[in-house]
Amino acid sequence: MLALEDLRVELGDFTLAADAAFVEGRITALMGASGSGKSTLLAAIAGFVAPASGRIRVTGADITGLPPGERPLSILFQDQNLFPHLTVARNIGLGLRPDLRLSADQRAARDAVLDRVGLTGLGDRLPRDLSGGQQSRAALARALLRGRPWLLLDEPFSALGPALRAEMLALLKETARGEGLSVVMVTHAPEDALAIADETALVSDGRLIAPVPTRALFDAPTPELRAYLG
Ligand SMILES: Nc1ncnc2c1ncn2[C@@H]1O[C@H](COP(=O)(O)OP(=O)(O)OP(=O)(O)O)[C@@H](O)[C@H]1O
Repeated sequence: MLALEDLRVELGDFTLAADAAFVEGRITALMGASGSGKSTLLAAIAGFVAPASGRIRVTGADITGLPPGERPLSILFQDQNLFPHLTVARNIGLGLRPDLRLSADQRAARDAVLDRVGLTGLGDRLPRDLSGGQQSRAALARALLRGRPWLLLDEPFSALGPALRAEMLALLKETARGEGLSVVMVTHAPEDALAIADETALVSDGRLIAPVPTRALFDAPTPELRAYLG
């Protein structure tokens, strides 16, 4: 369980309240209008924004004061954060060791993760020599190699065309299931939530509404979902 207990996050004039939990082993979509606070919530969970009050717990452990690197999670952003001057293999290796001094076992783990995301043999390329979809795979690989149990994604594939996006969502789902990852994914697209998310949570009117099963939510939209869908 990733539990947000009476959490309040304040950024300038903006305030977000969250008192809800994400369940382990599930894929949860996080939806809401532009500016509703989805990215702010992920940033608070990841430790980039300190909450004004409240606690964040993962499997009971209070992580509210932990630095980002010590939290049991990885976060993936839309712009993929690949370093342009480093090869794909090195970019991915950064997930294990910032100084890139990988042991033989770590190099083997890195190569295995490259295989798993379909980038076999492309480790020596620079990010600019990969397609957009391959860059997304490389960024996902780096997050996976860190081996953290929670994966937060902030509109990770929104720059991709529909076919590639569907492919990446399928890869994400397969990987999350295969490795027992717990996923929270910000998306604007109802079809993305319906394609892979067990549950969907909405951010509306300055608060997080607890996740509910995605299919049931879209079959009988709540007023907040209706307002979002327009
Ligand atoms: N550094 C900041 N200082 C002050 N206000 C901020 C800051 N960053 C974001 N905000 C405000 O916080 C609110 C929530 O922003 P946030 O980026 O979390 O929304 P979002 O739901 O992720 O939006 P989008 O879907 O457009 O990405 C917005 O009103 C935004 O203007």
